[in-house]
Amino acid sequence: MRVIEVKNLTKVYCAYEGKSLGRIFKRLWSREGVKEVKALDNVSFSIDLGESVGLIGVNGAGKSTTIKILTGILEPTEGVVRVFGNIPSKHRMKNNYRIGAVFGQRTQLRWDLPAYESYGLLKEIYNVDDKVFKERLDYFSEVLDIKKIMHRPVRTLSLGEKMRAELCAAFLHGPEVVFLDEPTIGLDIFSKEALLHFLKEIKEEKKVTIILTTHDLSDIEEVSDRIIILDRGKILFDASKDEVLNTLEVGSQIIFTLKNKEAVIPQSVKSLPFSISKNFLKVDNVSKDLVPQVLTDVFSYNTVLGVEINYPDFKDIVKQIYLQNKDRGRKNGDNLYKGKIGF
Ligand SMILES: Nc1ncnc2c1ncn2[C@@H]1O[C@H](COP(=O)(O)OP(=O)(O)OP(=O)(O)O)[C@@H](O)[C@H]1O
Repeated sequence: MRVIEVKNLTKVYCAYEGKSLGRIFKRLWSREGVKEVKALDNVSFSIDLGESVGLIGVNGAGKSTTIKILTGILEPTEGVVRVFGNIPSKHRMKNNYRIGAVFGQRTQLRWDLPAYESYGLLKEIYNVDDKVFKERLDYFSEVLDIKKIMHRPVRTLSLGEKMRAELCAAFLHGPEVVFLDEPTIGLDIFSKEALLHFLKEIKEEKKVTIILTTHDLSDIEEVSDRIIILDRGKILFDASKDEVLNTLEVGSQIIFTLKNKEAVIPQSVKSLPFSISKNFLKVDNVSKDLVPQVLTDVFSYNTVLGVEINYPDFKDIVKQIYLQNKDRGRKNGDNLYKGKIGF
């Protein structure tokens, strides 16, 4: 079932230059000093129930703007956006019962109160049945390890504790879709792991649709099944994580430790980026098919003491996909890539 539908979405912000009183009055009848920023430019995608999508991109790519439009905080300038068939900015209340949101730098918990009190408030707002509320709170507080800390005023909690308490708040009303905008920002490795573990569990157990924005690709690797890369308001790439991992567009790196002082470079290596330092021969970007050939050739011409093969990890592959597509995307001036990998 399709839960999110975005068609030709464009968002233009008006940024005002200069803050003097004169300029502010002038703006009442003239557009002088008004600068338009196109944060999203003709973006289209859809998301099905139960999908877990990672939205990535460099600073200013348009990730937060997308999330704000999907949650109804902002209105699109052009295009059609539907969440559960509703227009998010017009049916915010209706949609709020079915969505949850976590913004890494904002909180929906009352600062001076224990999170537990805010949970009670959310229960009333969302009209959650007493028994269901208790069951959910027991489950989330256990998985998020907040049983004790949820009774302390939120202002006394550490960043990681606050974020765990925040996640609990976002899930208590049983949302079907949850938006997370940089939830791991500033978290230490243990808090981050706990949070990602929670998201994975909730995704598998409760089949919640998760839309996650982050700068940390390991978050996406852990939680998301699909990746959308945004760049300057356009979609550069949209494919499943499996497709990303199965492309060995980014080759491996092979490092040979040689006994002979003068390395003999076979033809198969000459066609690849390679470097020699002391008795190490480093060969980069070796495609999956070429690995056996390079190994055989280097071994036949040299006395090899050791070999290290570094396969590209998820981060390398995504980085490469971004770099390969960004220039072509800008030249074409359109959403470049959708559906399958094959640059
Ligand atoms: N309220 C605003 N007024 C004017 N311009 C804005 C406003 N909010 C965002 N922008 C601009 O829109 C573009 C997209 O911003 P957005 O916050 O969506 O990017 P992002 O991908 O979330 O970036 P980051 O990773 O830095 O959080 C940027 O150029 C930003 O400067």
